[in-house]
Amino acid sequence: MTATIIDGKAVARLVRERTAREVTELPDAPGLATVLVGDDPASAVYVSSKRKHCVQAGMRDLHQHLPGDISQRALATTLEELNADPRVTGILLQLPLPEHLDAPSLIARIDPDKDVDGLTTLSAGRLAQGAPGLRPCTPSGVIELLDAYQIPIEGAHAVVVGRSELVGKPLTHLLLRRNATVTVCHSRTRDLASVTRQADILIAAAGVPGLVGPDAVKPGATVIDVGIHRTDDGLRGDVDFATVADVAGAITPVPGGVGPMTIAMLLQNTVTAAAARCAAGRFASGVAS
Ligand SMILES: Nc1nc(=O)c2c([nH]1)NC[C@@H]1CN(c3ccc(C(=O)N[C@@H](CCC(=O)O)C(=O)O)cc3)C=[N+]21
Repeated sequence: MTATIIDGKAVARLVRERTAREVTELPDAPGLATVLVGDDPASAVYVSSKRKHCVQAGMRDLHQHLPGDISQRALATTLEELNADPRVTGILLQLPLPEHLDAPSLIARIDPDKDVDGLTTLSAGRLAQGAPGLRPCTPSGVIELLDAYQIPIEGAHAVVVGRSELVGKPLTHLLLRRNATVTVCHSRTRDLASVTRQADILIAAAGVPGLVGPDAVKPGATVIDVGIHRTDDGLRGDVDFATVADVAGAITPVPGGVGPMTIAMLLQNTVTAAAARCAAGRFASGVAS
């Protein structure tokens, strides 16, 4: 293996330490409201990890665990209450939701200034137009990783495989802002490998286990694996790590790559949201208008 292993756990730790320092500079502790609906085991694990790191960073854990059969209306009401609660600076509605609920219309209820997942339409529009706002956590974690390893983005050809609202699209905008030349591939792309082989920075975010093999990678390229799949052999990504690591110049592992960054950036967003509230004169104590 020749590639540098990009250590997401280590970079995430640095981001969390930075975030914890920023918390101490605020007049009041930010509060993160994680909203978990039902008892999906994977979601429960992710949410408990978010809550643990939230407390470790000196923020308030304002978790809400709601029954899996909650109505659309009741969940919407809960979100409105969190919007109105001055202690809550960030709201994270854990996805996926149970099937009877309509996720997009619920996400639309979240106050964009508390949208620490960066998933509301306003946050997406702000990102697309380069206006200040909260950015989705996984894409900003990818940028943070590239920066931590001093991988040049400006002028590089970045190929994003996947066009999801959660990762592919926002990451495309973040890379464009940093002056990359960006190509977006998806399930209808013809001869995917011929496109991905042009990438200086290859981002695999298609949700297909092992999609990217060694033939799809230019020697020396940086490969970022956003995929996460639970298999009988443990966690796997969209990249066939064992073979691609012989071709790539740098590569993220799964686990220990992008995953830990997602949580670190959530905490960072919660501080960013709190600082913006503070600058707007709306302190968590609710005394200022
Ligand atoms: N509203 C919402 N926002 C999210 O950001 C969100 C979500 N819903 N639903 C689920 C996905 C998934 N996600 C991950 C977070 C951390 C790891 C992570 O820490 N992964 C570890 C391994 C942890 C494990 O063992 O599963 C790693 O890759 O090293 C992975 C995936 C956030 N998501």
